[in-house]
Amino acid sequence: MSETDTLARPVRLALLGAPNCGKTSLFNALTGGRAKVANYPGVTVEYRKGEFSLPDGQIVELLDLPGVYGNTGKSMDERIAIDAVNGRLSGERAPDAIVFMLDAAHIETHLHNVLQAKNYGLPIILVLNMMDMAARDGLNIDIPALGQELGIPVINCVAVRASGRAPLLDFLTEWTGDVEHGSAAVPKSELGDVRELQQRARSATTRSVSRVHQIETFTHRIDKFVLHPVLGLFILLGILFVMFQAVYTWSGPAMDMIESGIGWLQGVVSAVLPDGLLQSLIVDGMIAGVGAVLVFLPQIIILFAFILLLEASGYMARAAFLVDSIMAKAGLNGRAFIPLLSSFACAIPGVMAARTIEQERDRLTTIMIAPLMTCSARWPVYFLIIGAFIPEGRVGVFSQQGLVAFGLIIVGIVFAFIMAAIFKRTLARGESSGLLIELPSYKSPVFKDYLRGLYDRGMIFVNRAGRIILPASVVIWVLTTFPRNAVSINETFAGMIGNIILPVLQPIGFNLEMSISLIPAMAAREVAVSSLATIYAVQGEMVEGQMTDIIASQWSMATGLAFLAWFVFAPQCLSTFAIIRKETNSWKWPLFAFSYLFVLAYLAAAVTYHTAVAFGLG
Ligand SMILES: Nc1nc2c(ncn2[C@@H]2O[C@H](COP(=O)(O)OP(=O)(O)OP(=O)(O)O)[C@@H](O)[C@H]2O)c(=O)[nH]1
Ligand SMILES: [Mg+2]
Repeated sequence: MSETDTLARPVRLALLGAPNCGKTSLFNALTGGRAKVANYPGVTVEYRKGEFSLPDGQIVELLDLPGVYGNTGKSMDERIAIDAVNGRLSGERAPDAIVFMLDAAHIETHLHNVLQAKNYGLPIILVLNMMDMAARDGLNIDIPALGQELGIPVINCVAVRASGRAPLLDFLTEWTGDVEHGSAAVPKSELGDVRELQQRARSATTRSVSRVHQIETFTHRIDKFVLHPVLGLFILLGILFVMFQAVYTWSGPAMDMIESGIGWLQGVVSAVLPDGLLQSLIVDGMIAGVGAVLVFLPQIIILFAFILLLEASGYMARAAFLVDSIMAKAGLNGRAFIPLLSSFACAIPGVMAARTIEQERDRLTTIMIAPLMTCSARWPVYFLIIGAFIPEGRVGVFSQQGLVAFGLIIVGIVFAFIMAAIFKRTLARGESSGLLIELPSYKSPVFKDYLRGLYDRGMIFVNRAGRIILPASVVIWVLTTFPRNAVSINETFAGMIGNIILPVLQPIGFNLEMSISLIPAMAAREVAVSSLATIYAVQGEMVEGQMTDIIASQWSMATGLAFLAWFVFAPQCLSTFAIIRKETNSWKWPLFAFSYLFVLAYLAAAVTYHTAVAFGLG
């Protein structure tokens, strides 16, 4: 590389620090990134690059890294961070300097890690983030004194506020120039083992940190209730319960609006275009298919409004703590909680989040059961079938439909635990470690981040409608419309394909339409819903977006319930298997996951169907 290249490239800084100290918040704020931020450890499991300019116009490249607890890299995500700092990531050059971040409110816990990080042999500064929280808890930190103790510059910061980031930006303006010209100091490395460094860190804090007033912190006061072994579990169940009730009781008006919007659009297109293939393609194929899924957007938004609130407040880490002993009984590693929780949005980030689990066999077990968590793509299926077969009434004050949805989630979780227990005793034997989770302080969500998170979740749902559901609906429309002389669905191409797998699915109560819909659902689970909508629309059964009515009139209750049972396990969605293949670096695990999920789905649907028939619901 020539000297001019070296000069032309921007200074590269690596954001290193313990999990949950606010690295990604700073990264997003500076670079305009939209990476996920949440108030529990282990959110970031990949490295990410971004650029920003300093007040004087200098360009700086910033690396956001997964959190680390030390410098040894015990888990996959920590290794990524350490490799990044050492310049061992393929295709990436090493950073020029380290910005080490610490949560000021918990300064005692991780201070020795800064000392360790000096040994990377790069210029380094310490950013004390969450100074607002430290102030709330009555901590007084003498920053110049701390800098003296550590032998590196220390800067205070509140990553989530522009005014809180200003001191850091001012400092960087000076410092990165020095880094660029090689005149920034590389601190003297620290000798000694972890214990010695901890000792040194302790004496550094004694000299520079004091508590102004020894109050019982806000967090401690709340945790007395929330972490109580019995009361805590009731609070957790209560919260989940309210969440599902809200999903059902608040979504009605918005859904009605979307539904009438879709009906109106179909009406307009039918009026403008002459009867014929083009009109049918647009009205029965595209609008019916996409609309059937989009109508559930309000429910998805309400669901995530709760989940994101719980994540941002710091409650989720408490939930992990509460269920830890139950998870341990199933042989699950305590660290599995967060990956499994992430799988409620989608199994893909969930499978990736399992990187935080150190023991390989525990990571594999977690990956194998992640698809049993109710990902948001299943919701449209649940909403549709529940809407069709479960009356809207109430049991006491609770919405009946909300109860059933809650029940389905619980069945998924229970089976995940059962499967984990089985895997633990067969495939992935060995001891699991319990949960060592640092409980974050409670925080009120950063409003902007919260709204953006909610918007992003909504957009993911809507984008899938455009990217996956629309093309799938067109394909299904073609297959159900041709050949033109077909007099029933049986004679269409879709019917012919569906009839190949129908013999396998008929014994569990599935009909031809359902069999057809399961094939494109491999692309995404909610495509089952859009495909059913298109199939019924082409057959002329649909009247303006009333899918639930069609399903209720065409299927028996037993069939509907069997379909629900199938989707609790749903060996669907190729992307899930693709990510399992990537994260385990083998074909064995995705094939295994597919097979066991298929067997479970089949058995669950069979048992449900035949039980329902026995009760006269066939
Ligand atoms: N009050 C306050 N909250 C902050 C500050 N910085 C970050 N947060 C919050 O702290 C939580 C953790 O922030 P993240 O940016 O996800 O932390 P991270 O270091 O990237 O965490 P990992 O990816 O798990 O390593 C989020 O809820 C943020 O909103 C701050 O300066 N003050
Ligand atoms: Mg992060």
